[in-house]
Amino acid sequence: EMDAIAAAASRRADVDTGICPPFTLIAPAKERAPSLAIGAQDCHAKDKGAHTGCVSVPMIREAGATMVIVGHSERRADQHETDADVRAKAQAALAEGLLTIVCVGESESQREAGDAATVVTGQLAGSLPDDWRGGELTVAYEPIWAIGTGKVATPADVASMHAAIRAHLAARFGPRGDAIRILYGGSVKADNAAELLAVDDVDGALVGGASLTAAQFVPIIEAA
Ligand SMILES: O=C(CO)COP(=O)(O)O
Repeated sequence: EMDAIAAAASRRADVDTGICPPFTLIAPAKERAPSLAIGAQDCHAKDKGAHTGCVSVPMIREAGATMVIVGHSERRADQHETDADVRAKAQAALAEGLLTIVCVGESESQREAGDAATVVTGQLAGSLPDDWRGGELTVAYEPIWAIGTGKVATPADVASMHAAIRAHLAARFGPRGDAIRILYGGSVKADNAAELLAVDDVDGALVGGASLTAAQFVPIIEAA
């Protein structure tokens, strides 16, 4: 699968393609596909110290990662990570020069209550560092109800949320905020990728289930 994904990525050199496997597969993935960007699904905020079982940014870099995902909704839920935790991880990763993808997204009940944009901008306010140098900051909007469910946000919902995220980034960071890439994630598949990626301010996709096989992932690369 990695070979076919790497081949598709090199055919589309104009598209930035990366894979974020579990920690134990970072080094083997980099060895197998040296031309592909490899990332981690999480990192610890501290470079060193007594944190048994945790994996630091220098450790994932040493394994071959040039990117990391922080604040995924599953970590916010399962590991009770707060916005402040996510911000500390993002700061650590950016300081080490990693492309750092900070995830935000509302739950189904928050969307039904009409609070989606407030929740997401609140997460951005708390999870993004106020300043950074080194790595590239990227935001991923992942509505929780769309992750792994096959329920995909409509292009109109994605457009309005990405516009709200862009407005927050531009107001907070100025021209630097305009340049931050905003990814959409949540049931992105070969058959909906082109439509979602065509939405204003959708600068890429964070793909879960459909990244597991080349048959599903390569068409997404090609649709980008
Ligand atoms: O959480 C996701 C990526 O991080 C999205 O997962 P799915 O693409 O399987 O919905």
